[in-house]
Amino acid sequence: TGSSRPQRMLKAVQKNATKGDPKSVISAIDYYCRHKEWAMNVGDDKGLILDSVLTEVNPSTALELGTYCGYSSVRIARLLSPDSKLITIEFNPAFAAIARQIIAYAGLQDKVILVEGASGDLIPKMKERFGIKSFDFVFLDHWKDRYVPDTKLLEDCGLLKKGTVLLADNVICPGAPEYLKYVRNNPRYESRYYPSNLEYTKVEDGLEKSVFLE
Ligand SMILES: O=C(NC/C=C/[C@H]1O[C@@H](Sc2ccncc2)[C@H](O)[C@@H]1O)c1cc([N+](=O)[O-])cc(O)c1O
Ligand SMILES: [Mg+2]
Repeated sequence: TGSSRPQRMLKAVQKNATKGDPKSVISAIDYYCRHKEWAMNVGDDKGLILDSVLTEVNPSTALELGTYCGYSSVRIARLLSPDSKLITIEFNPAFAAIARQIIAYAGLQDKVILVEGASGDLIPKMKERFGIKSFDFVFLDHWKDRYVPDTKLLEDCGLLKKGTVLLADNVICPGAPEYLKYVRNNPRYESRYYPSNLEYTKVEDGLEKSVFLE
């Protein structure tokens, strides 16, 4: 049988990017997905917003829900200070295998802990397994109907602290309406919408940034 889209994305990175150079890995994926084959990476336009929020927060411990091929893992990890870590959770073993290779190609494997499994199962294990007290930054980009339950789970597991920033992808397209309702009418969060466009298209999408207040 033929290759998969993630496998073709990895090939494009190996062909067009420079080993150990995260910026070239990001550009190679963006070029491939814009001109050859669309894929559900956060992309270059929303990626600039992700970069600016990350630079502002400068997290010591970051969490990503939904690794896919590792594009946003590379975007996040490249901006982390030394000794800071990104934990990224991926459900699909085939996607995780590609992501590990793309993260390693960027030379960021020492900053990224990729955990295979479901966020709902793994979030309650974060403290015991990884010695995490709380997260400074969370990027939500997995199944859109998991945004609310996993946010509540992070709260209940005491993994959010005053000032923790949640940044959610796709709140317009494909959309996460329940999540917007949950964080926008909630006294425990200060939310702001960053308008942009769906990766590699002119369709409207954006990121919702929510600061945990309690
Ligand atoms: O569906 C989208 N994303 C779902 C992403 C899902 C990713 O997260 C895990 S699921 C999981 C991971 C961890 N824990 C539990 C489940 C999947 O294996 C995939 O790697 C999406 C769709 C579009 N679009 O235009 O259609 C655009 C986007 O930017 C998107 O993010
Ligand atoms: Mg997305």
